[in-house]
Amino acid sequence: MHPVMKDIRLVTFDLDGTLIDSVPDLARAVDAALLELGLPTAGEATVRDWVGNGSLVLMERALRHAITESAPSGMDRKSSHEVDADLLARAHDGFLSHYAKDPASRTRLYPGSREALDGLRAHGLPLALVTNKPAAFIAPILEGFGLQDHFSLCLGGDSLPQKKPDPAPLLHVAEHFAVPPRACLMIGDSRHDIAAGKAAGFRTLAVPYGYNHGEPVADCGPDGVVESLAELV
Ligand SMILES: O=C(O)COP(=O)(O)O
Ligand SMILES: [Mg+2]
Repeated sequence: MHPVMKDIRLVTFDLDGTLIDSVPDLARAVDAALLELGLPTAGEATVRDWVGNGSLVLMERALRHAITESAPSGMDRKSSHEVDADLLARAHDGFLSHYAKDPASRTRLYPGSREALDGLRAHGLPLALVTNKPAAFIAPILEGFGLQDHFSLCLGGDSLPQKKPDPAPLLHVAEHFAVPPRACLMIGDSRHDIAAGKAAGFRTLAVPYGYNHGEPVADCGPDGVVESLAELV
């Protein structure tokens, strides 16, 4: 076991950018929604920097980018960044329906994810999943990888009124399993995971390969960083 696991009795994972590289499918749904609105598409490399705050913020970022791209040159850049609420609602609905049709065909588990989940379960540790992704997508994705039975509790970004970086979802998990936060570990790829973990009183572990808006996640002060989740077990 990795030293960060000492005395840990419950492990909570982030999903996107930590266990799975979901950007190929997210980007396809984002681009399909933009196309329907007659807006320029973004592409996978750009969408990679927008993931981690849930689907509404994802589409807000996509619209800001698309509106700026399609603004006539010389147009005031500030006003071109304002996103109309109706347009955002339509773009978000479009994203949700495209993503629901195909949430996982190009999504991949990162090397080490399965080994870590299997190994931790074999040690008898309860596992939870806390993602900012809408909860409806969690089961279809986990089922696609045969991982649905590994998690005793899964929360999405819309499961509670608050989402990461708010500590509420993590505190909910700790209470659900009646484990004190200091004996819980949060593992994630972004500053929101580490901030939520610290605010909840969890120990925190970061992976450096996910989506953290170009900033090294080690700078957020996690208790540890692992290159691969396989190092956990
Ligand atoms: O923003 C998302 O939709 C996914 O975020 P996650 O990294 O919390 O799984
Ligand atoms: Mg993440």
